[in-house]
Amino acid sequence: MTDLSAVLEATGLLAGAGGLGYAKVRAPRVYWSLVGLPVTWGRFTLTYRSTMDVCGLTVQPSRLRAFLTRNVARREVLPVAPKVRRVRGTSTGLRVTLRLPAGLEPADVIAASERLRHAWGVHSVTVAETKPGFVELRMTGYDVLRRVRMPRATRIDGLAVPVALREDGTAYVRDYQKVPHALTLGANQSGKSVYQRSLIKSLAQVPVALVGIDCKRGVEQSAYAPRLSALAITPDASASLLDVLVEQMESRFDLLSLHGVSDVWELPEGLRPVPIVVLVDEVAELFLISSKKDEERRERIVTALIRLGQMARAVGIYLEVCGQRFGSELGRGATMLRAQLTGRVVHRVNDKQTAEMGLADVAPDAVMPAGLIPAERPGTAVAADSSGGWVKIRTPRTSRDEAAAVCREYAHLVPELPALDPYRPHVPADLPARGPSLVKPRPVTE
Ligand SMILES: Nc1ncnc2c1ncn2[C@@H]1O[C@H](COP(=O)(O)OP(=O)(O)OP(=O)(O)O)[C@@H](O)[C@H]1O
Repeated sequence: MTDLSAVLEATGLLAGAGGLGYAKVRAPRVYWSLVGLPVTWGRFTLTYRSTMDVCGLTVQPSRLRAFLTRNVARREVLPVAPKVRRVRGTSTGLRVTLRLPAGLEPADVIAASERLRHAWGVHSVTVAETKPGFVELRMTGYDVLRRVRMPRATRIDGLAVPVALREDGTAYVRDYQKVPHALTLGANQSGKSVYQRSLIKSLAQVPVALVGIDCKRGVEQSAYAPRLSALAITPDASASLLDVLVEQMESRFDLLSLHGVSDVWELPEGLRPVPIVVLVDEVAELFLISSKKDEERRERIVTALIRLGQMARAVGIYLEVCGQRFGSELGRGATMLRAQLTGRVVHRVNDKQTAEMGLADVAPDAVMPAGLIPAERPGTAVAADSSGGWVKIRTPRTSRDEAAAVCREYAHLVPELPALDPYRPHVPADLPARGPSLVKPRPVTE
């Protein structure tokens, strides 16, 4: 009898262990919630002080504090570690808010993040400064970019739209009010189109005008026609569409000057023109020319793009440019335009120069990780902006049909913009009426 129960027990244990091993590989989220999270939380709680000590994240107490500890509390005087303000478990990891003592700064914690990762046995530790004197340690229990699932609480907030998952398990958000123009680069099959689809899927639900420029005869963007206010699929059409956008920009500046403000978001709600996002697919098609007679058109296109890049932010016109490479080999004006596109998303690239084109001027530290993105992880990219910070992201796998379905569903949000009507792509007649050409305000948050 005892033998039988021992065998059953052992079999049960083995099955349990096997199940856990299986879950760890096949369902890391479930494994993390059942096993990883309690173990890591326990290890963090038990070893916090000593870990901070060995990782060099403690400071000597002030003289007064040392005096009081020694003479009033009659305790040994120990170095001071950051105070734990909050510990929170998530489905991907553990978040810890720390209050830094005088003498420690966020850069010290960032520098120690690799040591903290080893000490607590987690997949990654990233550090974000949440407010002066406070940092959040974002630990992930497993590689969240292996199979992307956006956090459940992700939502669109005005012109801040979620596009991908960051390696710390939070959503990567494209915020047009913070970073108005962006450039997405990557080699063939690196995941640029999927990134654009994910972006369009989110943008389609926002009251903005979407303008497509896709000189590969619209093979990608024509699927989004129901939600597009304009689509150009040839360089000639792109040149005249960009001229119209520059005219729009100028008339919006007239409106700003009439009301004595410098930004559309300062206009009264009822007068604010709808934001326009211009999505340029494969930008090289606009720059490269095959004969001398195309030169004038190229000049028009490049001038219009540079003017939009330099000034259009203030009037709510934003550029989202995508290409395989974007450097001086595209000719005059390319590097000048690139300098205006301060948001950068670089997917896998074929050579170091492409990573440098995309990242060296805004976040030099991001060049190396961009060059290390493996081919078997399409959709993975390094995102950076002119703040110098960067993060590894991966887009959720999004099919063209999925993005097209969202565009059809939100076709009623295509705003009234008569100047763009000649460029409106053909859409089925049974689609609902258009949305308003003015938008509700969103307080600008810094
Ligand atoms: N996030 C992702 N997860 C899984 N697979 C992805 C992801 N992103 C892209 N892929 C896959 O990688 C392949 C290439 O993606 P995509 O078409 O977006 O690349 P691309 O850079 O636009 O290529 P090209 O320049 O050749 O058009 C596709 O088969 C796509 O399904």
